[in-house]
Amino acid sequence: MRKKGQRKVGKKPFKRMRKSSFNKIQKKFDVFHEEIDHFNNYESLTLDISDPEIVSVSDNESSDDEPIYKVDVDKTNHKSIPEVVDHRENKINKNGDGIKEDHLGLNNDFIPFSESDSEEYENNENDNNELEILSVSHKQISIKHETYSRRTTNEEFPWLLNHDHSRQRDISKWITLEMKDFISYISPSREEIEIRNKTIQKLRKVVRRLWPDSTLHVFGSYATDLYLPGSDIDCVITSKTGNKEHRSYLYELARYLKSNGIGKQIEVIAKARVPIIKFVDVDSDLHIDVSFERLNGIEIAKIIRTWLHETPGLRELVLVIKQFLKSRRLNEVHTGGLGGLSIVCLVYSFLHLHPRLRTEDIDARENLGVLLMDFFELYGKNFSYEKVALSFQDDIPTYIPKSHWRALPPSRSSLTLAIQDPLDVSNNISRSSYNVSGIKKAFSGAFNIISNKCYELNQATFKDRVGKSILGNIIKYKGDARHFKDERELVENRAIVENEVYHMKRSRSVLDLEKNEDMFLNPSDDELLTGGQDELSIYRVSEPAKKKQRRNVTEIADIPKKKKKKIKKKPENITKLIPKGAPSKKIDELMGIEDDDDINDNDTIMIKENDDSANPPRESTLQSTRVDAQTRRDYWLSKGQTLASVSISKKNT
Ligand SMILES: Nc1ncnc2c1ncn2[C@@H]1O[C@H](COP(=O)(O)OP(=O)(O)OP(=O)(O)O)[C@@H](O)[C@H]1O
Ligand SMILES: [Mg+2]
Repeated sequence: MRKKGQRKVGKKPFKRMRKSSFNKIQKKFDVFHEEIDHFNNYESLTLDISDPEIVSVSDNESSDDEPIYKVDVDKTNHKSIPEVVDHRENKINKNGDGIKEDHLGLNNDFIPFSESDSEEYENNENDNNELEILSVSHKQISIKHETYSRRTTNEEFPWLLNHDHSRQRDISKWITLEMKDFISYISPSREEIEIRNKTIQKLRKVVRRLWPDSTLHVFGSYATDLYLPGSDIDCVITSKTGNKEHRSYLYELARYLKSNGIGKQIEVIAKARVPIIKFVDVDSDLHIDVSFERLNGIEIAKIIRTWLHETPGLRELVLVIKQFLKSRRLNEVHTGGLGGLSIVCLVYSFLHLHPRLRTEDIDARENLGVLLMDFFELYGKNFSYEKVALSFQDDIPTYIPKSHWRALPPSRSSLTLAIQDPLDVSNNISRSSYNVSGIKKAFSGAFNIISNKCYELNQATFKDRVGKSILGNIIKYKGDARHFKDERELVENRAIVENEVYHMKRSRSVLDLEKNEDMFLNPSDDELLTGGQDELSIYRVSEPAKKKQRRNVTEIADIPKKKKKKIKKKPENITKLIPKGAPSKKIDELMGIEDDDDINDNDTIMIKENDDSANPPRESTLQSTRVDAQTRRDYWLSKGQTLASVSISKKNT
């Protein structure tokens, strides 16, 4: 029940802002970018059809990974990049002539869509070719997109099938609805979940047969429910002896998978920082990654599920952004793209720090379109990759100056992404994503495209709107037709269930350990995975909570009291920032947009001064940096308010 004075969440997506304040804060974007060169399309709604950005991949830092040793690679399913390029050129020759240009529909962000015919990952062996594809000439891209825009069927954006939102007057709602259609389209059916479940059960048996002291755990996107239809399954094998990471065992497993007809396209990557085996499961055609003797993936899966539970909109945004990057082949870490974990961290941090969400001024699920645009604008135009890092220390997402992250290794390029591993402050999880330049340009281009498309559709007659897609201008989906069946409620995701049971049993073991120090905790023990049915059935996948809730860990696992206390602890400053049931006028106060701009430094602390990752400061020593906190605040507010004025001015036209 809504309290008196409390804002009705989700009903009023935008809010007007005083012009004097708006002009003032427009000048303060220092935290996020150095050069004030970003032109906000929302501001004047002029049609920007000549984005001067052309992709040039400048920071070709090599990946951490060392050479790949192949056991057996079935080439038949692999498409090399040159083939892709040729394919594109053929299309240009066939379709390039005499087509009237429609710049708005051309996906003219200069990061082309990948031309792969299926949603399956292509095993790109030549990074240089990947770069070649990104730097394809402007002319080629324009012509290619003419080809793209001429397709009138829903073949590349099939989530439109029977979902026409052209009658929607509010364009931001239109994008939101389209995003929901997309999510529903790509979410797994009962059959798909069952296939994944069977695959992991089979693989666990296989590993047990080969090494009786070992077991297989699942982590990554299957264990977090953030997988796309073509996503791999990430597994880790742990053993009582703890020695399975040795290269002789990697080859032994690879040979076993091959000789027993379990895997094809098997690659052993033995010399990498994290040695792995990659293969395709023969029965399901699913891509499998196997690592060894490392528990951090199992830990982070649990943390991400907690984030999902408490952050409405996180799953939707992550999946759309994953598909967006995948459409451009910018999602593969070995070619400098952004991996799944980095995407989750970026989006979680973005949602957690978004002022209008923090103050419960808008409902994330009802404003997915606006949030997607905010995300693209922040990480495509305004974010200072050179100076700012993302931190999740003490379970709280913050921005910290890169210079304060002592353990961050120096980088050859300043344009790098620095995301602290939520489990290990010394680990930059995005260190291998060397193509930040390409990623940033793709985000920036997407922002331009969508905002222009919104403007165009807002002006268009009903006739011209019918059958149009907004999202289809920035993502595409190729692959077998799907049926809009999100059946996650109907069947258990075993990876999630097993991960919950693992954590629950481990917590109990830790409790027992506290009582009896002689007890031995072996995380590889199958006992941790194979709880009784009663226990398993508790952990069905549930929709994330509608209202923001901080960790409600007791529902999920019996965590020791000490740990519970630590997780629930919230610094005073953060509590101040999120008053319960904050009335909407609080936004002005909290975000410092009063005309007299009288801001109390202690209201918000987002950027930690003297932050030292290796030696985290005590809470009492945390200070807000006046300029940084304020400019950040101003930035976000200007975003919301600019959108508001657009919405209002659109309504008036
Ligand atoms: N740089 C890293 N540092 C620490 N852990 C990592 C890193 N990269 C990947 N991982 C671990 O590996 C897991 C799987 O990574 P992956 O790139 O397959 O992403 P994903 O979340 O499974 O997304 P996708 O659906 O694209 O496969 C992550 O969830 C994380 O636990
Ligand atoms: Mg994965």
